[in-house]
Amino acid sequence: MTSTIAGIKEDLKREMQGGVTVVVLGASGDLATKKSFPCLYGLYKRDLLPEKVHIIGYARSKFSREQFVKKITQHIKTDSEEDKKKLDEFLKFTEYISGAYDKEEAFKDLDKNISDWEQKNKLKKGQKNRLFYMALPPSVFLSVASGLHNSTRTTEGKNRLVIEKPFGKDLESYKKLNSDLAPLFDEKEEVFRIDHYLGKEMIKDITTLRFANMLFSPLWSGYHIKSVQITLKENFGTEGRGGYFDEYGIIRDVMQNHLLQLMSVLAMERPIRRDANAIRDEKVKLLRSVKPIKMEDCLLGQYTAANDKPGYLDDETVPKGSTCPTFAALAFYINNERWDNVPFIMRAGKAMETSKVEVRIQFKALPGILFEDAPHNELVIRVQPNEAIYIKFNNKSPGFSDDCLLTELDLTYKNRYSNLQIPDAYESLLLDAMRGDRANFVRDDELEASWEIFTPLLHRIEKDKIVPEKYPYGTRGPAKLSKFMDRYGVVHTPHNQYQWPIQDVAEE
Ligand SMILES: NC(=O)C1=CN([C@@H]2O[C@H](COP(=O)(O)OP(=O)(O)OC[C@H]3O[C@@H](n4cnc5c(N)ncnc54)[C@H](OP(=O)(O)O)[C@@H]3O)[C@@H](O)[C@H]2O)C=CC1
Ligand SMILES: O=C1O[C@H](COP(=O)(O)O)[C@@H](O)[C@H](O)[C@H]1O
Repeated sequence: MTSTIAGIKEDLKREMQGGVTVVVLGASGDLATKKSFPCLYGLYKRDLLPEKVHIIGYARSKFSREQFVKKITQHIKTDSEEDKKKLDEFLKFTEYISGAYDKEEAFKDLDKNISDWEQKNKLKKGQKNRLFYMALPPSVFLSVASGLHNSTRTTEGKNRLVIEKPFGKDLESYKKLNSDLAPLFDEKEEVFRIDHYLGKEMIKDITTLRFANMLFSPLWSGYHIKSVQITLKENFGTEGRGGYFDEYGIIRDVMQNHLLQLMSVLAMERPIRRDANAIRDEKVKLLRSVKPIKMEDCLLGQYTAANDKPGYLDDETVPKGSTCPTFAALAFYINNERWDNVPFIMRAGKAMETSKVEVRIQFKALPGILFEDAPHNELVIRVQPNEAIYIKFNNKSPGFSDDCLLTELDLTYKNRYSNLQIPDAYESLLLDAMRGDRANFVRDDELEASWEIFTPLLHRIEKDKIVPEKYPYGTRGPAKLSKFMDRYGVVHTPHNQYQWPIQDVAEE
């Protein structure tokens, strides 16, 4: 796999040979509307789809052509006449089919529609590729995969099945889902389990940051690092998704998948190559070294009404008295030489004071007495919003003073890179699925290892009916959070010692 634009186009040509039908199943839903169609349009706009392309939205809902077009274009921005022209072209090869998820006839009709298009457009063997994107609730994954397998897969090109999370609810259900899917689509060639965090620019950058800089390699271990925080905050509640969310909770929603993936890239050993299997081998090794989480290393929360916003339990789709956590803080320990005794503290929450995703690597205190009160160094990777990497470090205060001043080396992307165009994570992953690059898709053994870490804790929470601590909508989480963080030695730099991003030196 190559990663220059020319190389990417070559990969795409080799894999798809200039032809593909993409079927978005669950086309009437939230994900399809907000991400799948806008990202397919984004790829078309950047000339990153095969020359002969056909896009089908498939779901049970009945839509007229106008309703469908309105739905899928509502999140597409067209800033120029050129964009509008591109969108019109895109819509010409994009259509909607209403059909069931559990009827063979419906999948046969879908197959006929695709075959007719292939014939009409004179696609040759090798160009008749089919990418099935399951933007669907997990309850229908299996019946849809089975319908596609029996009636819609091609024998004259490649089949790719892209599956959304969640992949199961615990180790046992994951294994069952996987073994049921295994005879339908081939794990090595056809299955692409998407975790869109692996498509985010800053998460993809971690491998480069760690392994392309001599600067960081020697520091990347418990010899120098005191703690690692991985945080995902959202300043909105489960609004409208309470029904889904209550069955899963925050740990299954974003921690067992997105944040654990982030942690594995951050903590894995150097892969022997940059290809998909070498990277995933290292991630699996790392995940297998993570100790199961203990109940005492877990703090759960649930938001209540505040600041004119409803509480979690006010959502009509949430069962009365639900104890589903909407916030969790978890501390992990990795049982290997590099990370012995270094806490990895993962935090995620809905209805918080802000929205952001970041990694904060806190270094140990300085040895010796020369600058004994100097604050700890920190390396921060801000995944979103406003991508940045910055290092908090100590500098002489500029001017007459020789005080030690906490400041930063700041790589804020929008300040540093001109013509910055960061593709949406889904755009990048859909392209990878077409060009056959699996590095940022989740392998079956990774998932098994990840469920092994989380299942004992999840079962304990459910069996003991642990009641989450309440926190008001729009805050940092439960009041017990500060004490929880203190237990792992996390150091909070007082605000008067540190300003970001601009520092007023005269007032220091
Ligand atoms: N939304 C998001 O931001 C994200 C979602 N995901 C994952 O993507 C997948 C799709 O998510 P999302 O689009 O939010 O889901 P939706 O709830 O919007 O469902 C998608 C479509 O599936 C059909 N559907 C819904 N419920 C059922 C049901 N009980 N039985 C059969 N069909 C049903 C509906 O289409 P119709 O009735 O027309 O057939 C619906 O439009 C999920 O696995 C989710 O976890 C992952 C990351 C982010
Ligand atoms: O998978 C999910 O992710 C989103 C967060 O994704 P982001 O790209 O917006 O950071 C989360 O809101 C949702 O609950 C979860 O299902």
